[in-house]
Amino acid sequence: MTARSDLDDLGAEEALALVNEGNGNGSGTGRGGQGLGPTSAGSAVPAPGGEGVYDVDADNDSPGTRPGPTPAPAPERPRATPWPQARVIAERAARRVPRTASPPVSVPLDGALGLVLAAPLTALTDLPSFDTSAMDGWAVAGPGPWDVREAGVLAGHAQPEPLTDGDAVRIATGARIPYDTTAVLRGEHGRTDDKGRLHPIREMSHGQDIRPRGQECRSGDQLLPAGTFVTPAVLGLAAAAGYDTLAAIPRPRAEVLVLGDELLTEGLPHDGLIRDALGPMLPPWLRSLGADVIAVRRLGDDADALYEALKNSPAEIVVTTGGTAAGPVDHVHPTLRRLDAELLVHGVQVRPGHPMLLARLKENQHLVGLPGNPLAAVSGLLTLAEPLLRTLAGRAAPESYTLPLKDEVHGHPHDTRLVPVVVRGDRAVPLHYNGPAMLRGIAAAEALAVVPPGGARAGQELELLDLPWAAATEAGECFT
Ligand SMILES: Nc1nc2c(c(=O)[nH]1)N[C@H]1C(S)=C(S)[C@@H](COP(=O)(O)OP(=O)(O)OC[C@H]3O[C@@H](n4cnc5c(N)ncnc54)[C@H](O)[C@@H]3O)O[C@H]1N2
Ligand code: MOO
Repeated sequence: MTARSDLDDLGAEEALALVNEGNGNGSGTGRGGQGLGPTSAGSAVPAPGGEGVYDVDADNDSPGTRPGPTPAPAPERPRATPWPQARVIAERAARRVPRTASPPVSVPLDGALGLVLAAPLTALTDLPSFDTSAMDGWAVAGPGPWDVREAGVLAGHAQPEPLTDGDAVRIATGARIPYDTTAVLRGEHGRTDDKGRLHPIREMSHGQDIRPRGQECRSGDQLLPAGTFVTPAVLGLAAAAGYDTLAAIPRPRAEVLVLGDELLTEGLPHDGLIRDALGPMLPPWLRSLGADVIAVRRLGDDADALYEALKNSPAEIVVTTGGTAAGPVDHVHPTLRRLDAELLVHGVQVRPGHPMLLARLKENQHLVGLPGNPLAAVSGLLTLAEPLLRTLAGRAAPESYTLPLKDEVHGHPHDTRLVPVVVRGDRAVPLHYNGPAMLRGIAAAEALAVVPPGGARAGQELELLDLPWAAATEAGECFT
């Protein structure tokens, strides 16, 4: 049996895309030119760097109907945005949302995992808050041998009696140190003679195994800056430092609208109907990116239902799936025009996923339109939803990193490709089954490799985008 090549897995859609490219339909949205056109507010401004807007008039107002002696040339539609720039535009869109739109919230510790601190974590107490024993053994005063007192000292008890020189008292790890203790002798380092006197069997130093009050921090010290991602360890530190609640940046609310009459929510595909793969996949993925997913709604191919859903959504980010292209039931663009939305990204020079889009619905509300092909939807999720959500949630951008490719990867002539890979040793191994409609590759993957136009040869260093399940800090949060 012949091994399948990466190229084999491009599939018919990709091949078609390459043909379209040759027909001057390179962006797949059929849009060329630099994106000049009226904004939603109606002023004619250039759309820098592909931050294009709807050409509302261009669609409705043919040159022949314009007054004047010479017909104006047909206005050009916005060009698909280069992949790196699309990510920058999405991040910038989130930065433009006024901070007052989502003020910090006070969250009980058990609800704060995965959020970002809105204020520095300042110690509310000294840590430790009293001199404490680091070991089970004896608190001793002065050089041995020592007379051992009868009553011991346990953790959680009130201040014990002070010691006098030559005295020792049994003490537990975490118990308060009696005044005038000079050291703690570990249980395994002491021996009691037949007169009941305690002897050290090891050399010991002054202050040994005593944790002095304030060793880790003093009340008022800054333990962590604002902007810190709340991990399980941060929760532990916050509790130790006296916190019951944390001031955090709220998770942006996300609503998922799954479009398509052909989608089934259970059972086997039949009669041209297929299973909805995105309804189950997107909510946990969006959560891992920082969102609070408030609803997943299946709207079919109903333009009015989409219009109403977008008009009334309380979410800060609405994610639609499917309907981004120009087919008869592709309602996303017409509905955005109906809503007078501002289109920030209209197609991206990336495969799969080039019809993806980003629009501003309101000052504090964006729409990410994911293409219906499932791997294309993943591409849109990581290209547009990730920077948008990450920035709204106050999270830092992940450090970008590169690895050499194990095998050559075929490229698109002009567009970036995102290709599922696993990391084996210090190499990224491209996976097969990476066609736009396939999830088989990504389901086995650890990252997506960013393949530049023209492809990449074996050994070439490529940027990798980690998938959420590859990042240990997020995995616990993401999939619980
Ligand atoms: N004439 C052209 N047609 C298409 C182009 C093009 O450039 N010119 N681009 C193709 C590409 S590439 C993509 S991607 C899709 C994007 O289309 P839509 O976003 O409008 O998506 P749909 O048409 O609704 O669906 C596409 C495909 O995906 C399946 N699908 C949709 N939703 C789901 C879901 N939730 N779970 C599983 N599968 C889903 C749907 O049944 C279709 O097979 O447009 C191409 N066409
Ligand atoms: O190439 Mo499409 O965007 O199927 O993914």
